[in-house]
Amino acid sequence: MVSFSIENIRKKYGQKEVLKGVSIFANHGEVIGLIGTNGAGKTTLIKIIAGLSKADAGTINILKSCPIKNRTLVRQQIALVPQENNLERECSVFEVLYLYARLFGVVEAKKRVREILHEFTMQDWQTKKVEHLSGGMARKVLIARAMLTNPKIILLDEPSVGLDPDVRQEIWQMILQLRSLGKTILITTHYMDEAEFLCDRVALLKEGRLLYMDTVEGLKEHVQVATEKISLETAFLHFVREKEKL
Ligand SMILES: Nc1ncnc2c1ncn2[C@@H]1O[C@H](COP(=O)(O)OP(=O)(O)OP(=O)(O)O)[C@@H](O)[C@H]1O
Repeated sequence: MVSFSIENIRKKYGQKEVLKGVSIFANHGEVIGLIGTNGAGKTTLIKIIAGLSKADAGTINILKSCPIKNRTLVRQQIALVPQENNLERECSVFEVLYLYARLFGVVEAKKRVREILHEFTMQDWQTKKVEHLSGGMARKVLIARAMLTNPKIILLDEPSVGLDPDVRQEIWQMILQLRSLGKTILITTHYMDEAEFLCDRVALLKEGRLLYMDTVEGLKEHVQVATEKISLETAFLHFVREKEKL
């Protein structure tokens, strides 16, 4: 069953068309990877799906609703984990989570914050100020914050960028934890190992166009020559460079 779908999405910034008719869908509980070259339009697309930016054309269905027409429902069912740390620096971890929970009308907000802190074993951090968190800790709090409303769909914009390998693994485990809860997940990433480890299917975007969408294995097989095994990175480069030659 389809969790969300977008069809023929177009978006211009000034004269520049950054999304040129992109269509993708995700089934319930699926983890989709959005990979692509720099400036391909991944963040723009993820913001449109989250309802934070408006497409110029195309249709969006989030749990059978349009995010523009049914803002409230979609706001509670979809959460975006941004690339940047936009947590209030002066607040403690408990305070930022509580603030967000209140903002989103979570019932019994304090109880929910405690539940989330427990779920992600962050109880020891609750009195820590955001400005004293490491990059990895802040990223985890951002993911935990997204879970406060118990959304069905979670969008993660480059969730492990700039983190050391150890913390990356912890973020991956957190994402697997979300997956085990049946969440539909969309991740933008430049890391092919991340896409390979976490994603059921990957969508490959270049200059605002979807080049290919398939399972990681399907994508590799498409490029593979005879029995030679290739990596997702090689498949990615093949697609990106092949189009350049056209
Ligand atoms: N608010 C904006 N105003 C004008 N141009 C923008 C704006 N946001 C993004 N762009 C441009 O749109 C294009 C797509 O940007 P976007 O951030 O969506 O790409 P991306 O695939 O996420 O890139 P990266 O992998 O480098 O993060 C880029 O050329 C970018 O400069």
